[in-house]
Amino acid sequence: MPAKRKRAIRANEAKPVKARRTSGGGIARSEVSESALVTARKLTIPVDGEPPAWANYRSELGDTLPWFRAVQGGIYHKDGLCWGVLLDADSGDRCYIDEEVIITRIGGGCTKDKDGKLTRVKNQDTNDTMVKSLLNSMEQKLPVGIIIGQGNTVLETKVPHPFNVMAYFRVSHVWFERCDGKIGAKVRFEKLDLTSKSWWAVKGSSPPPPREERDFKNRPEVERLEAPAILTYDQRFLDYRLHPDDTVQPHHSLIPDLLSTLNEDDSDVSTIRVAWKGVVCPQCRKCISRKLWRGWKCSDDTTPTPGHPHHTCTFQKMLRMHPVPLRSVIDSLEISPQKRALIPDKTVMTPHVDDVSLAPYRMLVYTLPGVGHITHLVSNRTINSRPDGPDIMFQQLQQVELGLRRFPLDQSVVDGTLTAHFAVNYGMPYKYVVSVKSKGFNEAPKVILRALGRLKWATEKALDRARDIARAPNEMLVLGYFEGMKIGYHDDGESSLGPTIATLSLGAQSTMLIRMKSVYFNGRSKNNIFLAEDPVLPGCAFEIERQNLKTRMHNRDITHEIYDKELKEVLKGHKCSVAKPCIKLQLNHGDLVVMHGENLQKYYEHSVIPENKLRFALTARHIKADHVDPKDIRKGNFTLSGDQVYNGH
Ligand SMILES: O=C(O)CCC(=O)C(=O)O
Ligand SMILES: [Fe+2]
Repeated sequence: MPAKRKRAIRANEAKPVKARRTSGGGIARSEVSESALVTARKLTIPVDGEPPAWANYRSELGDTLPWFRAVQGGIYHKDGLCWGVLLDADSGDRCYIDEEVIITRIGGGCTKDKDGKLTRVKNQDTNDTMVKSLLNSMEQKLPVGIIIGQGNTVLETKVPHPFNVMAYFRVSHVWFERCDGKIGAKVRFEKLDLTSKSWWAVKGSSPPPPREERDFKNRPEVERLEAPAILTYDQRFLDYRLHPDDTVQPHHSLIPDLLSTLNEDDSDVSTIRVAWKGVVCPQCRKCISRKLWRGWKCSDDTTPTPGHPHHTCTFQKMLRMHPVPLRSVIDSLEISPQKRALIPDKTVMTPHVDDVSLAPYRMLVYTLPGVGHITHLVSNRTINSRPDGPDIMFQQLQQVELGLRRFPLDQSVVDGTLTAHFAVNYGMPYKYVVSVKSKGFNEAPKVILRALGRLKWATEKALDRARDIARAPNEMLVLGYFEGMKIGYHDDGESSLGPTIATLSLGAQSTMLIRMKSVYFNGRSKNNIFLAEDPVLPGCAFEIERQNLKTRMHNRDITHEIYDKELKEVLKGHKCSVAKPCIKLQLNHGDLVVMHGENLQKYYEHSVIPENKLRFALTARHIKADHVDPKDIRKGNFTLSGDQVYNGH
């Protein structure tokens, strides 16, 4: 008999109360909550083996395991089926784990109480998405992959890594219990393979019982029960096993082998969507996200895991990157379109069109009164195909070693989440959505300086038109996008940056969207904090009412207090919503965009979504010297040689 099943009885022994079968048949009560008992113990008992895959961060699991792509919550469900489950902290009362059986609550409808304990606030029934997905997986005989995190204290042994893949399990029972006045669902899983010993068993414990010693017959029934506050499970409920069934087959392999499926001779293999998923290290079984432009490196943890020794595995896999031709990222027949028509769209701003001033570029100008302007210089085939022009730059950027990599986001729902694009910074250090180390322009490949020449020109031209003085860029952020990558809504910083930001797009077409930030759109933050100074931007929620109040206060018709009171009244009952994009740019190969205005980055945010498998965005800014560590200032110095200076042709 497996050691853990003996332990289940030992838990009762701590305060012995005879287990008895309930009217429902399967579950019995005792005076002792097993989970509480195990929590009190320090988990030091070693496990018998090694997990087939593991991760330091939850995001690495999602990157690597096709059956657990959930960024939040303990259950990954898709297409109405449950594919994977993570057992971490908060498995709920009456959670039970042994070598072959897992009983846990089905998440959702809970909130954390003041002690951080998850409590149910909503009743669950069979209409609950997660409950339904588990019932479907049970019915369709689909095994579920299970991962155990170090946050889980129900299993008695100490699992070796922050997240550990256990095995495939079958869903054997789903039922409902009433706890703290609310009805919640519970699920019982059984390990699919009953023949081999589980790696998480106690080290040195006996092997699993042979088939003939198993109870496959007396299937316990469970029905909806009023769960007593303190319970443990009837031994028969824990001992019973579903009859082995060869038709129960997983849909995915538990441990994917992505590398063996990538044919490095395929020209675009390194930039397709699947190529920036994670791989399981063949040496140490760690889930490795693709952080590097060229491939995967097991011990490349820029963010050490607290309490974990530095990872020293030497595995790395760098792909042979074949240069991706423009032809395969731009669909239109002539590769770069000659001049694109402006597609009328009433939902977004119509620009001012100027085909003369910077010909052969078409200049589209979007003006946000009192805020700033966005100048889009539309390139064309003639410009793109010139010597050292965008067509060549696109090739060169793929041939030089830029040092592009994905960084963990500074702020993300799930720790360790990486940006969905690669980045490298040249010149003065700049902190965008993440902190990126910077290389001096003296280390930059020539193509970067040529791009800088173009961006300097575009900045000057866009500002000439506005009769403004351009400050020369001293920083460049290069972003690289593979298929399916993007940059979500963000601003480019307020205080440390000059007011002008210029971007050169190369490769795949993309859509840039600009929208008002939520706090300015709604007039208050999600936490209900009102703006100290409301700019009342055109198109914001309750624009007329907010403007009226503002005018009355400025004219001293009303006091600050009355303004606050009346504004509260106006916004009462209005739920914060996100602003719709007000400007939409279709960025094509060779196009330049200049955003200008102190308040543009303060009030608005932008996102860019490319449409094909390779795109570069080279963005130059002016970083104010007093925001930079003096020793880094030299990094922003550069001199352009004659061929790197751009004159608009
Ligand atoms: O990809 C782009 O065109 C924009 C990049 C961007 O927004 C940034 O670098 O901050
Ligand atoms: Fe940006």
